[in-house]
Amino acid sequence: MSAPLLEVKDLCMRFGGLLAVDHVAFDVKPQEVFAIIGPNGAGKTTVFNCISGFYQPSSGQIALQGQAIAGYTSHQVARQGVVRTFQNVRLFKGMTVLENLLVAQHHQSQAPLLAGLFNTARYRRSEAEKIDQAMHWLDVMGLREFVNREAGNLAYGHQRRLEIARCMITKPRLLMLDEPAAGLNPQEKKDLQALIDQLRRQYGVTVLLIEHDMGLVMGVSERILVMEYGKPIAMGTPDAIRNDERVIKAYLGEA
Ligand SMILES: Nc1ncnc2c1ncn2[C@@H]1O[C@H](COP(=O)(O)OP(=O)(O)OP(=O)(O)O)[C@@H](O)[C@H]1O
Repeated sequence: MSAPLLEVKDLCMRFGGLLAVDHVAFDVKPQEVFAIIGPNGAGKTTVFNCISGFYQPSSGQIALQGQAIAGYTSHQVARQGVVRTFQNVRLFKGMTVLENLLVAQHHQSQAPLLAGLFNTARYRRSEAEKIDQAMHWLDVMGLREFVNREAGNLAYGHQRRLEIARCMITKPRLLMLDEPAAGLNPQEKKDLQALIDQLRRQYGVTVLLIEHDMGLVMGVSERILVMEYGKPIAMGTPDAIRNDERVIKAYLGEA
């Protein structure tokens, strides 16, 4: 069995009197698609915010390939190859689609600053490579025809795909998707499922997913963690989760 890419142990996050994340533990294996589900307010996004450095956890451990990252800032976490999307799409809406993908590669620049100032051959090569990468990801996402469109003018489903492209162009180890199917129509949801599969198989990325759309979760995930009121209540394969009594009760309520 391969060592986990991500390990979360005993994670707690307290907001005043509310224990929003209450001793959550799970691990994600390389190239796995792992989903966190649960009713509204269960603490799923708070777990995401702790892993991605937006919150400093109250206690617990988070490790990426054995390296402790709990307490890192969001920039430090991103530099470790952990990238995420948000429930509400966050793009540079006044920039073009291409510019959004160029900005995302900013930190990967191989050429030093002065090379840019003097427009050296090395700098031009590096810029050309970034454009090639951007075009590659626009092809994967089916967005090439919108390359010069302002990101804010794209259809909502296309904005969501551009956000995923912006993550993938940084060659992440862990891609975290927060409700990627929200606001998508049935065909777009099907396409999203195929895309997540493709990203894992073809690009070897590991995916951590929060999602309310059960069709997508059950279709794409290898394992699922269920949370309720901050606590983990079940973990297992889609089939096991579908038939778990605590999970059914959490979703349907007591009869
Ligand atoms: N910054 C914060 N300050 C205070 N309380 C917070 C904060 N962030 C989240 N909470 C609370 O923590 C609990 C868990 O919220 P969280 O957003 O993690 O749930 P969720 O499972 O992602 O819900 P949803 O599916 O609706 O997005 C909620 O009661 C929420 O109000």
